[in-house]
Amino acid sequence: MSAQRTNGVIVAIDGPSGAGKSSITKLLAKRLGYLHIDTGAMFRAVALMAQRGGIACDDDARLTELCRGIDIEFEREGEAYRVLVNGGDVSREIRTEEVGLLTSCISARKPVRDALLQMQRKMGVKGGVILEGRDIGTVVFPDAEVKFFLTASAEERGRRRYLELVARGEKVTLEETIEKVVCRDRQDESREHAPLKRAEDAVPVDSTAMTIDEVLSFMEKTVKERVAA
Ligand SMILES: Nc1ncnc2c1ncn2[C@@H]1O[C@H](COP(=O)(O)OP(=O)(O)OP(=O)(O)O)[C@@H](O)[C@H]1O
Ligand SMILES: Nc1ccn([C@H]2C[C@H](O)[C@@H](COP(=O)(O)O)O2)c(=O)n1
Repeated sequence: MSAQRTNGVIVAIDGPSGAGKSSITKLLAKRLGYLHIDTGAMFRAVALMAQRGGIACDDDARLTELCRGIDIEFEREGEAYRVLVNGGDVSREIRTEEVGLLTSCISARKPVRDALLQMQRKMGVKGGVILEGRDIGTVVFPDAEVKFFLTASAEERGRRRYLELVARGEKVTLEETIEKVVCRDRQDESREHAPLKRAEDAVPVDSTAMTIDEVLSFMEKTVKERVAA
C-alpha cells in the first residue's frame, strides 16, 4: 500500500447500469467504515447543471467553463448521503430519467471527464474509500488495491431497474426497461473517452443469480484478505 494511503485502501467497483454498484457500495462502505464515492452522481450533477444553464451536451467550451466553477460534495445523512452542487441539494433531481439520458451524452465529453477525474482523484487519494462507476479501475485509480467488475445479465439488470421504477410509481414496462439498460450499456462501452470495460486485475462478479448479501459477503471477504496480505 502506497504511503499516500493514510486512511486505508482504495476499492474500485465498476460495472454497467443496474448491476448493483450503488447498493453494494453503500453497504460495503458501512461495513468497512469507508467513504462511498458515487461517481455516477457526479456526472449526473454536471448534466443537471448543464440542463439548468441551457448548455448543449456537446458544447465543450461551455461545459469546460461549467466544470471549472462547479463544487460537488457528498454529505453524509445517516446511512445515506446527499449530493450537493455549489451547496445546493440535488439528490433527487439528478435521479430523474431525463437527467439520466442527458448524462449519457455529457459523460462522453472529454472536458467533463477530465474535470471529474481530478475531483475524484482528490477525493480518494488518501484511501479509505470505495468509488463506484465505469472507469475507476481503468482510469481514475488504476493503482487501486482492490478492484471489482460487478455485472449481471441485461435481462436481470432490466428486471431490477423495472422493479425499482415501478416501486417509485413510474409507468414503465419490463421490455422497455431492458431495452434502455442495453442502450445505456452500448453508450458506456462504445464511447471514445474512458469507456466501460473491466480492468485486467479486477475481480469479476456476476450477480445474476446472487443476492445482495451474497455479493456483499464475497466483496467484504476479498477486501479483508487483500488488506491482510
Ligand atoms: N444481487 C441483487 N439481486 C437483486 N436485486 C439487486 C441486486 N443488486 C442490486 N439489486 C437491486 O437492483 C436495483 C439497481 O441497483 P443499483 O442502483 O445499486 O445498481 P447500479 O449498478 O448502481 O445502477 P446504475 O449504475 O444505473 O446507478 C436496486 O433496486 C437494487 O436494490
Ligand atoms: N465513472 C463514471 C460513472 C458514471 N458514468 C456515466 C454512466 C451513466 O451513463 C451515467 C450515470 O451513471 P449511474 O448513476 O447510472 O451509475 O454516468 C461514467 O461515464 N463514468
